[in-house]
Amino acid sequence: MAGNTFGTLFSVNTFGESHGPALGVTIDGLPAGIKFDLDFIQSEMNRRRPGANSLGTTRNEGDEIEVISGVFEGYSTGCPITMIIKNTSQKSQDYSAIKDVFRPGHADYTYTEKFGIRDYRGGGRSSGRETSMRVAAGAVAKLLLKEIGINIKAGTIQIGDVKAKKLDFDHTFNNELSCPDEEAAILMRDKIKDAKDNLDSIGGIIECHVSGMLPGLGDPCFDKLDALLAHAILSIGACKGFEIGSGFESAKLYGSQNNDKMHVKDGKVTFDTNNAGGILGGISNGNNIIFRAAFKPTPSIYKEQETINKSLENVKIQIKGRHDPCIVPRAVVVVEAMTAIVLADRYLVWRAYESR
Ligand SMILES: Cc1cc2nc3c(=O)[nH]c(=O)nc-3n(C[C@H](O)[C@H](O)[C@H](O)COP(=O)(O)O)c2cc1C
Ligand SMILES: C=C(O[C@@H]1CC(C(=O)O)=C[C@@H](OP(=O)(O)O)[C@H]1O)C(=O)O
Repeated sequence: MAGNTFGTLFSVNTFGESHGPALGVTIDGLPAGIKFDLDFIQSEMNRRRPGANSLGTTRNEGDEIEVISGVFEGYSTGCPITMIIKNTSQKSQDYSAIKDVFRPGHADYTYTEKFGIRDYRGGGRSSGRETSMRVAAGAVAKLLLKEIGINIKAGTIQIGDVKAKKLDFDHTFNNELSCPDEEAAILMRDKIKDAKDNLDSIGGIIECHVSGMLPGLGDPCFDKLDALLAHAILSIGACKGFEIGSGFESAKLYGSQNNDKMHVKDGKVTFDTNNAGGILGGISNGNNIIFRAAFKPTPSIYKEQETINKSLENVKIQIKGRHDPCIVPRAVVVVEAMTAIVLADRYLVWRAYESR
């Protein structure tokens, strides 16, 4: 049970390490005949790739997608699709400090406890670099969802204590944080730079909006759509919180305030508000899906820290390596990708077994 596969009818299996020769993904279940827009997939990879701007890690990778299988003359064949990217900017020698010493907040200790062996060249499989292939798979899922009019857009709404005030997701976000509020984005950028200058890191919150939803996706019991989304989003490294619709705020409300009043207008069902976040009883209600994901501050910081080593001695650690002072800007597209994978999967399940 190594937990590298996700999804049922649209299943995604990733492989590869941060400092190995390559990372890859195999997708099974994409129907034949979907136009395989490689430029779009590459543009999604570029939104996450390390080294793209000064807010992220200085590791600089091209993350150029190579398609190995499942595509012929520009269309999916219905057979497994395999894609890879080659690692080109490894500096594994920078990681001697973490060979036998566990970084606080990272997965070094738990991987060693579980497997007894750990690829200490960077984070190995626990590196955020693993999410590159989720983005590739998510881009393919988006190609399928585009055909049925489902659109997914995420943005940064909080860094540290700086919050976006304007939450209109209908316009283009012209900043590297994908923040809907351009003025707040300037303050957020400063917050990340301050953390970096102080040899520290900072966390934040991403909000995701899904429009064009059809009602009926998701199961009424264990595989509730909101539960599957929570699973997918919390499986992203450093994601520590998930809330849908009014989420934790709903605990402060009365039912009369939290219920989304329903009406029929021109023969169509409408909701006055969207406190449900587009899902009722585990099933999409046709309204936009809206959720938020909280990311902790990057664990690898350059300040000296107290920790332990493999011999169970108390030691100090001084991390070198190349790290993101904040994970959020690069995780925005990862959140979209995991959302797309869940929705593509549930759409195929609905189409195969459930549609009336
Ligand atoms: C896109 C992305 C980039 C990340 N960059 C870093 C990084 O540069 N340094 C680091 O220590 N952790 C980084 N992380 C977080 C670690 O991968 C994560 O904290 C680690 O795997 C431990 O898992 P946990 O925080 O979920 O418990 C990144 C995560 C993501 C999703
Ligand atoms: C390389 C990427 O980000 C990395 C995420 C990461 C981590 O520990 O999560 C640590 C750093 O890399 P390394 O594995 O070399 O230590 C980051 O640069 C990437 O996301 O593509």
